[in-house]
Amino acid sequence: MLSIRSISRSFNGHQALKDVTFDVHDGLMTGFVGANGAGKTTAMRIILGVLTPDSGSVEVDGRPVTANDRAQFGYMPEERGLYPKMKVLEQLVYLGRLHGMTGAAAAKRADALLEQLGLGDRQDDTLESLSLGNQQRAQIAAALVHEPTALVLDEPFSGLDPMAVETTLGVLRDVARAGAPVLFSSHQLDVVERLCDSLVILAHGEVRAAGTREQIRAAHARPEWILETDDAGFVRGIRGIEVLEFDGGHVRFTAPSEADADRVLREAIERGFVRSFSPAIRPLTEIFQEVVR
Ligand SMILES: Nc1ncnc2c1ncn2[C@@H]1O[C@H](COP(=O)(O)OP(=O)(O)OP(=O)(O)O)[C@@H](O)[C@H]1O
Repeated sequence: MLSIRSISRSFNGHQALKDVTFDVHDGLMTGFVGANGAGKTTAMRIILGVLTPDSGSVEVDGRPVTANDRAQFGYMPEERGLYPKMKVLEQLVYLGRLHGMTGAAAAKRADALLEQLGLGDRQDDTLESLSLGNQQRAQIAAALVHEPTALVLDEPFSGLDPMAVETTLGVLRDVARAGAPVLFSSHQLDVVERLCDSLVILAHGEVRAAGTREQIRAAHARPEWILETDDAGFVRGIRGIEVLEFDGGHVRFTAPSEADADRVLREAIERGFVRSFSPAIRPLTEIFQEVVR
């Protein structure tokens, strides 16, 4: 387990991280979300030892992280880090060897990763000759080639098409399944909602929410329903009902009790055809907006 303990860090008097504490559990994909400038990259750099904190510590399995631990981490930095003019496979093997792998082991792993990430036929092309999305896949392969004990990825899904997101997700899940903690930042909340097991929400340098998706949902839960009918406009006029989403025949609303929700259903039936009526789960995007406010 990777633990970030009470980390604070300022740049020229501006506090980028304020007493930040969270855990990245082994075997779980932890999504790290927050608006621009929230402090995600700063926290990731501190985990990797690229930046030092003003106070606080990074721990691995309850003890202070060492240079040796960090050498075994996989990191995809915001500024990326591969050589544009070097061939893809060649650089992955080079990186693997820097991490102490034999040339043969590095080549085998790199080959398998590139195949998995859909770059099997581009191994001998230079990085700069690839499309941006494919360069991104190569960067992900670079973070994984040495079979890292922990994985920290800054925006790994940005610029990837939906198919590539799925492929990359499969590869990252394999790393998590092998027991490593995986932390990835993302602005794509829909992607995070689907992909992560656990979540850390940062705003203005502070952790505003952390836990599994279910824990965060439960902490911000409220009873909601979705009604699909011919014309759902009447729901907006019912006292005590708050409409959260409305589009013609579709309405998502919150009500103080089940009895109030039943009133909505009864009125819908009286007015005409009801396609469906069911409890709804609050989207993470809404919880996010609420906690970062
Ligand atoms: N090297 C630096 N020098 C000065 N200020 C910095 C430096 N690095 C980060 N900051 C500041 O710290 C704050 C947090 O930045 P950080 O890059 O960590 O945020 P972020 O959540 O990763 O944002 P984004 O989603 O835009 O990448 C910002 O106000 C930023 O300007």
